[in-house]
Amino acid sequence: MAMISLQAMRKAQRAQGPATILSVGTANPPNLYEQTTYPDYYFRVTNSEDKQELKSKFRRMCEKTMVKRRYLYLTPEILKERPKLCSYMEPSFDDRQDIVVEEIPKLAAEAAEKAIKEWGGEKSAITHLVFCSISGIDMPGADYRLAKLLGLPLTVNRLMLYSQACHMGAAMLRIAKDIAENNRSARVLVVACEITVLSFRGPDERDFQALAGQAGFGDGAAAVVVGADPVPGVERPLYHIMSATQTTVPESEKAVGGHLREVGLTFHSFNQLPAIIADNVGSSLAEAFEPIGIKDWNDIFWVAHPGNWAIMNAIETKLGLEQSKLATARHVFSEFGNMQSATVYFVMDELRKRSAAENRETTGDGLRWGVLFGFGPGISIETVVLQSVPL
Ligand SMILES: CC(C)(COP(=O)(O)OP(=O)(O)OC[C@H]1O[C@@H](n2cnc3c(N)ncnc32)[C@H](O)[C@@H]1OP(=O)(O)O)[C@@H](O)C(=O)NCCC(=O)NCCSC(=O)CC(=O)O
Repeated sequence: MAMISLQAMRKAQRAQGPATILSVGTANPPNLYEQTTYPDYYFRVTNSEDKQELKSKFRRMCEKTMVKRRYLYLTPEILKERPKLCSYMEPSFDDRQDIVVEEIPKLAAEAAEKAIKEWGGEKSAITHLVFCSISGIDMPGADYRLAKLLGLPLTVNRLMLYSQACHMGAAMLRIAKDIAENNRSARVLVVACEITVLSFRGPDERDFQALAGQAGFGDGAAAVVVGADPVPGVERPLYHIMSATQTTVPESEKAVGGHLREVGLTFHSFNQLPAIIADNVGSSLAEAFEPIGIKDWNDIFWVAHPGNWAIMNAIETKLGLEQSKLATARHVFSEFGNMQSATVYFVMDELRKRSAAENRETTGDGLRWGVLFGFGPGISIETVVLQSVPL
């Protein structure tokens, strides 16, 4: 009997071309909160009207974020039913968990349905599901619930990533690239969903970090479909994923992070966070673009996770970027706030829509090569090199 060689078998199992992003979908909860009126709302619903001085400080912080509006799952009605969420530090984990276990898969499904629709394939052709959320730890997990809500085949290969943060949008592209390129015909549904129900809490004058979180984070979900060797005329590529790497900045684990406790999720970040990130992105860029021969970071398009305004200012200054480079990231941040892992896909969605609306030659603002950056606890820096496609 003729035996197929190991090499031929491996070749047959693998894709030929690079992993490619084939669609993007986004979703937000229906409740829109304007940043100008948010301090009044926040101090009212948390029964903190007696803290007028702190409210004035929170107003200044809200202005400083440069966020204009955010979508948030929580409403006064929900908070009335679950008053522990409005306290500063009451044990409230069960109340929070009741919400996120149900709601994370639902919002994720909304974004995923949009991504699947744009992709145009059958749900039965989705071979892998990679899903990340800070919230919703449960067994079976949010990935199982999402697969059920979407009606994905029971053979779908699921991977659930809980309790990570902002860098995961980029990190999941790294994971999806490995899956798509190593499994011929794989179609990977990648989903990020973040709602701030674990970290919402009332104000306390001694806790600036908690207050800063209330000012800057927003709720949103996003999904992309990734696959190699797109079917010509049927699947329409948006970006090719040419490389993807993670690096961890040494001795920086305290710079940004969180702790999941009985009181929900607490967040902290150093004031030096912008400088630490800005000091470290240059070497990641140099390494990633060395094989391509690009050294000027204004020659590429940018899809950056907009952690906060100061982080973007610091990166822009350090690398001498033209203001247009982070304009899309700033736009998304100002319209939605920091939606953690989902944010970078919103930036990608905005960039490809803008490129089309402005009649650019490519999905990358007219440029061929670009970077997608994720930053998160670690400090973890995810550097994804994208190649745009002609429009
Ligand atoms: C709230 C902020 C706008 C504050 O910005 P700045 O610190 O640049 O502004 P600023 O220096 O003018 O300060 C505004 C007010 O806050 C006070 N203030 C600033 N830092 C403080 C600190 N460490 N402790 C106590 N008070 C502080 C100032 O005194 C001032 O008060 P006064 O007005 O009384 O003088 C910002 O921190 C922000 O956008 N936070 C959003 C949440 C966040 O940090 N996200 C990080 C995401 S990291 C990420 O994306 C990765 C990840 O999450 O993994």
